[in-house]
Amino acid sequence: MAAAAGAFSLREVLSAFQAAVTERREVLLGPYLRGWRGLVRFLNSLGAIFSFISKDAVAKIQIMESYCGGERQEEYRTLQSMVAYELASGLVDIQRRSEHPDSGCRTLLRLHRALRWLQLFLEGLRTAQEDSKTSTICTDSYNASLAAYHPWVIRKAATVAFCALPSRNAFLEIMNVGTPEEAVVMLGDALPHISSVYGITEELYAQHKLLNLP
Ligand SMILES: CCCCCCCCCCCCC/C=C/[C@@H](O)[C@H](COP(=O)(O)O)NC(=O)CCCCCCCCCCCCCCC
Repeated sequence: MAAAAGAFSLREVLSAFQAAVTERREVLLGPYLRGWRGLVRFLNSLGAIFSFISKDAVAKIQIMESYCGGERQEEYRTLQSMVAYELASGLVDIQRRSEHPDSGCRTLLRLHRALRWLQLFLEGLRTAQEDSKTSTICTDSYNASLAAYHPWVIRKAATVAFCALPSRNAFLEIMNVGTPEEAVVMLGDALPHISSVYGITEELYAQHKLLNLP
């Protein structure tokens, strides 16, 4: 059942990640960032308690969009071309943040780490029992991913915000993709593409030793 006409559709958002992977397993930054824009819009609909999260995500998406729409935009068509260009041109701070504090490589890495959280969270939602709590699923996936990169105070603020999340089935309803059963099917369709984007990025960053950029 399609989402109500004109309503915000998470289905389209998640399908952006499918469009991001080319047959040559490149990651197109245009669809990647469109996917993130849609995720942040959904996050904003969950309430102001999450605004400290969406503010940071928007700031990083905007940095990437400025590269993708800037004078060297052809270098930022794909993740692969971005990494090659920034490394070849010495535009990445490898050891500590100095002349290039907001390189595409380090900005994208932060979104990449959050994509791992999303993958775990959506998988948790998909497979959880009906009476599970979204806050528990969210906390568990956060602790298994992003938490490792955040200081104590952010981890505390995040877990407090998660308590505002509704029950698992209520959350599946506000995803506005139909009944909870239809939402579970949609998540099953979307997850392999999110995993594929994550896997390609992780492999590329590992290959170039970029997984710990400051
Ligand atoms: C559904 C509830 C949403 C839970 C979101 C879980 C992620 C929580 C992240 C909390 C960190 C927020 C503050 C950011 C701190 C930054 O220091 C930190 C590091 O960057 P820096 O090195 O430049 O400082 N930033 C980050 O790690 C990037 C965080 C980006 C998080 C984006 C999360 C978007 C979530 C979209 C939710 C959509 C749910 C879809 C469900 C079907």
